[in-house]
Amino acid sequence: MKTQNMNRDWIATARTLNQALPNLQRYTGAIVVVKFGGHAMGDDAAMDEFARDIVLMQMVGVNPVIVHGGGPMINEKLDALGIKSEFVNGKRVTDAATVEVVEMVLSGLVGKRIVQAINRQGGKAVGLSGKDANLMVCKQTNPDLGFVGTPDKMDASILRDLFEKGTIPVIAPIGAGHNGETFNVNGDTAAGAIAAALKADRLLLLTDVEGVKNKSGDVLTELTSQSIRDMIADGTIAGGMIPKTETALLAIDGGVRGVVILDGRAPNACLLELYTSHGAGTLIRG
Ligand SMILES: Nc1ncnc2c1ncn2[C@@H]1O[C@H](COP(=O)(O)OP(=O)(O)O)[C@@H](O)[C@H]1O
Ligand SMILES: CC(=O)N[C@@H](CCC(=O)OP(=O)(O)O)C(=O)O
Repeated sequence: MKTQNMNRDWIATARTLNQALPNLQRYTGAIVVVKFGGHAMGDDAAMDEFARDIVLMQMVGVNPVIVHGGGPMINEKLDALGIKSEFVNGKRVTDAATVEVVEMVLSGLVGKRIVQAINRQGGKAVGLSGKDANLMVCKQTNPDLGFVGTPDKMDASILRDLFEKGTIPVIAPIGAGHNGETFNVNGDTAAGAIAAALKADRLLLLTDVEGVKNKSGDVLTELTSQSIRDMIADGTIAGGMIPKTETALLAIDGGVRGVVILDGRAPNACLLELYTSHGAGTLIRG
């Protein structure tokens, strides 16, 4: 049964690659930041498939950067420890006990799982967080949220060093505070700030829907900044899609060339987006 599934995966990948072949040089030398959210992660097989796509991207000349989430995994660990947590406007209210668990789960469990998956597929990944090499220094977002941080000062030089060595950075959304604090940063926010610091060619926000939908439920292939503002104002974009699209707007303002919101659970989502003429998900440009 397992072998059959694996064969099916490879057939799907081969089909994708066949469609992608004419465009494989499209992103040579480009920086592509991929936000891999907790809901997009799936089981070990899905993780391996994601890792294979990232390694393939690198083989055709892309500098990939992974920024991961892990909200569901944090919830599981907090539950096991009997620590209650709640969200306000998509951000977890984070006290001192919670931030310790968030850092352990993201930097330890989730980050290393992704690193190991990429390395098993033949890549060379390293795990780091916003604390490493002053990558993402944060200020407190709002005292009511506790140790939740907003990126304040970015230094992406460590990432450029890693690109030169062919190493794939896998970044946990944990920030250092100016006064030695540890901050919990929303994964989308961190990915947007890192993509802007790198002036990335693409930011891919992997989630659990095919893209941004209009009022009738159709996925929109392309959106402008203005139409996003209108759709937030009239309620078409709601819930978790608000911080995601707001991140996209900030990233574009910060110099990212394009942001795509797409379904990370779909087979070969990143490859299809980058290398086929139809792409995947919703593309947002300035
Ligand atoms: N206009 C919209 N188009 C698509 N999804 C939307 C829209 N408005 C709200 N959503 C919701 O946003 C969710 C994605 O946000 P979220 O659950 O926070 O994602 P993630 O956990 O991947 O970061 C979708 O599953 C969907 O329920
Ligand atoms: C401040 C804040 O809310 N931080 C998030 C960080 C993880 C995250 O963003 O994970 P997903 O991308 O899987 O949702 C949290 O504590 O859940």
